[in-house]
Amino acid sequence: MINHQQVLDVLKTVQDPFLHKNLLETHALKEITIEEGHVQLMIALSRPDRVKQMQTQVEISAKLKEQGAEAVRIRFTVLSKEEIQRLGGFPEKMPTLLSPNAKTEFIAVASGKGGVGKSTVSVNLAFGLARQGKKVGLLDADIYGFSVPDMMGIENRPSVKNERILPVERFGVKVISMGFFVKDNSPVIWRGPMLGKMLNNFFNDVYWGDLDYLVLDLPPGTGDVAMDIHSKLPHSKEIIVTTPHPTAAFVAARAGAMAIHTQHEILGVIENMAYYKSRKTGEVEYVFGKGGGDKLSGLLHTDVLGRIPLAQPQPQKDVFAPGVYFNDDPIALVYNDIAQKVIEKCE
Ligand SMILES: Nc1ncnc2c1ncn2[C@@H]1O[C@H](COP(=O)(O)OP(=O)(O)OP(=O)(O)O)[C@@H](O)[C@H]1O
Repeated sequence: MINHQQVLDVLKTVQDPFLHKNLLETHALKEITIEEGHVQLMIALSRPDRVKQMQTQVEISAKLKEQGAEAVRIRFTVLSKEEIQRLGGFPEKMPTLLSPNAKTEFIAVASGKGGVGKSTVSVNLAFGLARQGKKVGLLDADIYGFSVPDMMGIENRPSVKNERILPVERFGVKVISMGFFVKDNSPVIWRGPMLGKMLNNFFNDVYWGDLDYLVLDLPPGTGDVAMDIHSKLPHSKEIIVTTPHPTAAFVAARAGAMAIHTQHEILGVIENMAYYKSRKTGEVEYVFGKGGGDKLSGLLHTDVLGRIPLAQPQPQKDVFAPGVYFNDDPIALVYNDIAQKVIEKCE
């Protein structure tokens, strides 16, 4: 048969939904009677919220029944202002990236089509910024083609604290990807309102902490999904990635037009796979043509922030992150230079 102490032990495991303290700490138990397994309680929560009362009732009842209670009846009341004050008041809401005083700069990375290296650029730009001493987050908003976790060799998943999602931290960069929330690499079919809701969750429910920059890897192209995401992003600055072939610039210019249409300032252009430099002879070859970056920057009236050569990242001894150019890689220097330009332009 259940006793008084068991009830107290259960209340210790149930939280006041607004104070984030357990019901024993908040002195929530105002009345208690136990008669032959029938438990009657009066519980005071910090706010008279019907939904939270119901959720609390269900949780307490289930736990008490597990302890042997035959029937549970709970009435609710509200803690007084003085009681709440004595408990330190309501905790301040954790700030979100969209809070009015948040100082995080959003840098969205876009491309006219897939496969030009947009995700590679997003990942390595994030590291470039982090190497300049900035606090950086990376949001893989390439909803349908998320590849950031694989590129960074991330195997763990975000954790949850105080009902907020904590991003996965990898080499000092905080990462959230759609890939963390789908099972077995299954395709994502969210559109329109669902997509907007999910993006909002990424901004509001993820505890990013105090970030200087959030780099966003956008879906490629200028179709519906890319447009949806563009229009749902808050004030952000955009970087457009292109390959060096002059015709590629026309395709990429459409992504630029979309940025302008959604009132996002264009920070500049990155020409990826710009040339191949032989590690043996130092000879340079323009494998994919020449001039795409200049053409695109001319069309969009902006600058070329950098030209990244064609080369796979050098594999590291102790870490697996196949898409990351680490410090000892000459391409990391190119990204450092781009990161510095981005910082200058933002400041
Ligand atoms: N400078 C580079 N040198 C060599 N390989 C590169 C370079 N940039 C990207 N790649 C490779 O090209 C492939 C496509 O890159 P990535 O996934 O970054 O492109 P993407 O534009 O994001 O594509 P999608 O939008 O379709 O996901 C990857 O295998 C990547 O490793």
